[in-house]
Parts: sequence; C-alpha cells; structure tokens
Amino acid sequence: MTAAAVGLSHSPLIGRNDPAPDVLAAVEDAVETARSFVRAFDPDLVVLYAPDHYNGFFYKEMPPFCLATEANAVGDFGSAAGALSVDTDAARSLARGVLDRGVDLTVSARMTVDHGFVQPLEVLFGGIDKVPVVPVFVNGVATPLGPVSRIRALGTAIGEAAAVLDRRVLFLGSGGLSHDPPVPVLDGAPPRVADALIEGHPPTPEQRARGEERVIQAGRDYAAGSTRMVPINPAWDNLVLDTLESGRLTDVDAWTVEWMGAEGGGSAHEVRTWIAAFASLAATGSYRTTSRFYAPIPEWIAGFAVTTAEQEPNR
Ligand SMILES: O=C(O)CCc1cccc(O)c1O
Ligand SMILES: [Fe+2]
Repeated sequence: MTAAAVGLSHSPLIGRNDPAPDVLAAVEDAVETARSFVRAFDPDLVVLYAPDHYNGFFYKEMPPFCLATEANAVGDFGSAAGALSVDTDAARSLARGVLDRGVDLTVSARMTVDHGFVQPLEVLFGGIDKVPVVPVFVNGVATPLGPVSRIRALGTAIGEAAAVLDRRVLFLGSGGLSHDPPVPVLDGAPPRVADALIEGHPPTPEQRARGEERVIQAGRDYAAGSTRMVPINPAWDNLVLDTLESGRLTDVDAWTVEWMGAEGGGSAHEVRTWIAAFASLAATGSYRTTSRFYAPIPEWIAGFAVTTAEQEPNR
C-alpha cells in the first residue's frame, strides 16, 4: 500500500465570521496546497479521524473512539447532510485488524456525524460522497478522556491494518488545535442540558439555530477579546505540529489531559484526531512533512493548521 496524511483544522464559523482578508487568503493558499497534495496522491481510501460535538455521540454510551461501517451526516452549521460514501468492506477489514491487534474498538453500523467529519471532505474533495471513506470517531470533548497513548495505539493499529490492504490510503485528521468553543459540559450542567447530553434528543430546528447562533456570537466575542474562553495558544499549537513533524510520536504519551486542556482549551483534545492520523502513517514506515501552515484565528475559534505528510522515499 501507499499512504499519506493530512491534518486539517475545522470550524463551522468559516464563511460566517471571517478574519481579515490577508489571513483568509493565507488559509486559502494552504488549503489549496493540501488539495493539490491530495489530488497528486489520488487516494482510493480515506481513513477520516474526526470528533463529534454532541450530534452523534452522547453520554448514554460514550466510546473513546468508534469506527463506522456506514455513516450519515446531520447537516449542522450548513454542512452537507446525508450519507457518506463509506467503504463498508474496508471498514470491516480495518475493524477486524484493529481488534486482532488488541485495541478494543467500538464499531458503529450507522454512525451519525457532524461538521467535524463533513468539513474536511467538503474542503478537500468537494463533497461527502466523492471518495471511499472509513470514518473513525475520536472523542475530543466528552470527559473523562483516556490517555493519549491509547489514541496513538488506535492510530498505529489502524495503520498496520491498512498496510495489508492493496490501497492508496490517506489518513486525515480533523480538528484542533488550541481552541475553547462553547461546547456544553456534563459536569455541573442543569438537568435539562444534562438530559440532552446523555440522551441525544435531536434538536428542533429552532434549538439548533439557537445553538449555532451562540457559537457564532462566541466567535465574535473571542475575536473582540471579550471572553473568558481559554485563548488560542500558538506556542502550544506549534509544539504539537513540531512533534508530529519530527515523527517522535511517542512524545505524546507523556501529554496529560489536564495539561492539554490548560494549554489549549476545552477542545484542544481534538488534536487526538491528528495524533491518530500521524500514528497511522508512521505505522506504514517513516514519513516527512511536505507542507505546514498555522495561524491563530479567533474569529473561527481555531488555532488553525493544515499539514500534509508523505511516506519517505526509498524505504
Ligand atoms: O458544534 C459545536 O458546538 C462547536 C463548533 C466549533 C466551533 C469552533 C471550532 C470548532 O472546532 C468547533 O467544532
Ligand atoms: Fe470541533
């Protein structure tokens, strides 16, 4: 097989609360570089690691990670709704391979996903049904979160399982880096909020619109500096990117949940998707980063990064 990896931040505020034109142009440049990279690599399978924001996974059962053999997008924040083009056979084969390697994977035969999965597919492929995909949910918001070493183990096991497929596999991580959007928290939540987080009642259109407006307003406040949210942390974000670029992925085993949250805010744990993607690529051999972009973008509530990596030649 051949393999590559892309890490891409997401934000539902893109196009809704945009930064200055020069920042926007730099992002568009970096994204175009990633698109060219993906076009040249021409993957015939995408393993997509992404988080959820209480649209598909709830506290009634909250797995640390979960692989889908079928998936439907809810269409939050104007993202595409409907079925993802899941490669069910590849998904089943990867699931078996991961379980065989001793990682206790949860499998969903019909996963519900949100903008975390949809946005990278739209941005890089122009839609949610353009390329065979294996969606892998990685919990990055719902505490308690387990050790990052287990996410690296998941990524490694999926990379090893993918390596026996005769495919061109792109490992794609969606989310991060440091950011602290107003995602609800179960601990201390009022009973109605707690019930929603546990049961996952689908919101009415009015409730969804109110929630989305709250996030958009938070982006405006974050950019204006008038907020108690944890600020974007470029130093920490670059430490994360340096670690992924260096290939010293075992470093992440020492990263504690508390440290990550303190440095990068409540949603910094979305970088777990990047760690999984790069661990998968690393499991297929040594790799090198071919592009790397970073900008703190408070308007989007995102330490925003795009990275592409390929297998080292002459392996
Ligand atoms: O849907 C939500 O509740 C949170 C939305 C959200 C906002 C900013 C950055 C993100 O990465 C993100 O996911
Ligand atoms: Fe997110």
